[in-house]
Amino acid sequence: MGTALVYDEEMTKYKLLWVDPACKIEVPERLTASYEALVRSGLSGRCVSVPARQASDAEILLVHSEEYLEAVKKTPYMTLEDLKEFTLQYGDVYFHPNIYHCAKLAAGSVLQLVDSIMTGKVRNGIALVRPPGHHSMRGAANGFCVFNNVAIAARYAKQKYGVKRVLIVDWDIHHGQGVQYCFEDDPSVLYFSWHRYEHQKFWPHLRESDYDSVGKGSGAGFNINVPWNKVGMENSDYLSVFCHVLLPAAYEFCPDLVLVCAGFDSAIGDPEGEMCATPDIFAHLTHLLMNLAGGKLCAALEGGYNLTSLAQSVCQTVQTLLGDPLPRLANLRSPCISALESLQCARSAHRQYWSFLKHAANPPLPEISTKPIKLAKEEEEPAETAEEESSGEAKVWPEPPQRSCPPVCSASVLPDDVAGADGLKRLSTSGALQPRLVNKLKNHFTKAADDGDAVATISRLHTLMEKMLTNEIGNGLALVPDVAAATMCFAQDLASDLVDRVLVVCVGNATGLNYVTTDGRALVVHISGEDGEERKSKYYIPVRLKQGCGDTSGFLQAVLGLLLPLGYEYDPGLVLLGRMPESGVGDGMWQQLIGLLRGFAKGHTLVLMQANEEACMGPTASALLGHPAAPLQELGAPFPQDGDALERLRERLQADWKMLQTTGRMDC
Ligand SMILES: NCCCNCCCCCC(=O)CS
Ligand SMILES: [Zn+2]
Repeated sequence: MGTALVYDEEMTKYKLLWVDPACKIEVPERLTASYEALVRSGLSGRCVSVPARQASDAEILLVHSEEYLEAVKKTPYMTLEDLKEFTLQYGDVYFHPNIYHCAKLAAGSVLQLVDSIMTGKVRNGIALVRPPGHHSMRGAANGFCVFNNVAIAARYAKQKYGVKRVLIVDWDIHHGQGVQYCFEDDPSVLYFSWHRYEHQKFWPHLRESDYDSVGKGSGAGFNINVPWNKVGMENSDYLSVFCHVLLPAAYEFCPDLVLVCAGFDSAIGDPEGEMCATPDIFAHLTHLLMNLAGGKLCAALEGGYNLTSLAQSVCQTVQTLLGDPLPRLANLRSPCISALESLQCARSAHRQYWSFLKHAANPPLPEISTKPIKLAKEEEEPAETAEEESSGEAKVWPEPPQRSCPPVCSASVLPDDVAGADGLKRLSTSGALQPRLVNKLKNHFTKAADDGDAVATISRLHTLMEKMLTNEIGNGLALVPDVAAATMCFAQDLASDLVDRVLVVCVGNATGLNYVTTDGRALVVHISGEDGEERKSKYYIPVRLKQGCGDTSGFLQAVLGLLLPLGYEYDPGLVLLGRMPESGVGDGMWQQLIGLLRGFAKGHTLVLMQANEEACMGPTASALLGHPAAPLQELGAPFPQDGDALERLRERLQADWKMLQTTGRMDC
């Protein structure tokens, strides 16, 4: 199933008709720059084009009041003076004779996306729209927004398709207060937003944008705010919040539909956000949401005012929706202290609502000042333009890396063109494997099986990996006589002479995996139901689930809170996933694991399974081919001792692995 793209150039046909420094950046070129970049890159041609349509009154009234709608309806007939007058009653927004028409198209475009996804015409999609929506409220326009496109879409999906739970992820750099107000007492809509806040000194200066606004009444816990109290946040800050706050809550919430307030003013170069996350981060943010709700993801453009980073970010997002391999995120740094404080505050505020946080450390939080904030002088009179305001240095960043299109991946059994001992000889003579290595490999295997098929296995593995690294295939699946032996020998010998770092993930009980690499060429994460060998090296991490790998909520917490951050920090060139016999891991969880691991190493994942596990071949191949994993059933709390042990393990490891940190050193 494909990816829908909704775009209509009619939505470029309104603009600011008078001088207003606060609104100057919201220009029609935002849409044309985004769309033309998709056309130029060939991405628009790979999407299913879905036409825009105007939202009906009834649809707009799902969120807005009649008097507000009636008032906006009058704007097409207003004179310039009337429009200016009309605008004055709202904040940081402007009206135009054609903006009502465009606002109906913007809202209708997102509804068209919801229809295409819910009727199974496409898997996911994006709507390039303006005016944006997430600041508009029931009775008021605000922050360039007229109708709340995404809030209307959430209500529409529930009403028309009986969707039970909607997750709204707002990665725009501003707080979508309109969305928060709409759903704050509604437990069927989980709203997550990060936003530039600077302790309320940044627009829209709302006390309720802070982390302690968790929702009201039965909606308590279903509103997650992560305020950024400093500018300059980077990729590692964003990923940490996804791994340690959003994703665990999202999986526990188990949504039927994911809506994204896809604002790209959170990217580097944007005059509003002043952050430093690069456009390729949106490839990963999108990917990390794509295994929820069976892949039903609907993104709607919100902000984004630097036309270069906006266009690049839109392309990164669309290319991921299409299923292409992700770019590797180079040299992630440790999350900054301010980000860690925000992370810790959000986790603490939600500790009582989410089982994944039940065992989280609970240090006291700093006092939130209740005194009214004193806006800095310039905040009262906006500076001429944001560009002039900043000290003039234009941000520069590297063009996002060219991403390979998905090669045909041999996700079925190994290519059997390299069979038997002669295959290995061919490999060794072809210089692919030095003879000394051949002998080492053979003795690794011979104890596992007789010489013949051990040798065959080795040569097949090597061939598969070579094809992966030349991008001839994306990923692969190998059935081997002895998974533990194959995994270790592959990591130790085959892979490490072909890639600089191999992430080895072992699932299920096994011995002989405590393979110690001091040089860090392999990082082994072993998730099992019994004590792994004890940790001798930074690069061997046994994760023990007392309830075994069949405990999906414990397993998932280990994957989201440990494996993902480790994987991002380690940045492997290849992922090796070994499924030990009788691991007990469920098919759904297994597919989610493969889906998430595909985000590393440009999707180069090699799965090793015991030859007799045919039953698992289908689900594995489907996940390797990029089909969305089946949604997990509602997750209970991880068993107490496991939840507690995982938190303790994370705290122990964070000295070595910075992406595992979740607390700032706040002196309260
Ligand atoms: N009143 C002092 C200047 C504040 N600037 C307001 C900018 C509104 C941004 C809204 C937006 O980007 C939607 S995503
Ligand atoms: Zn914004």
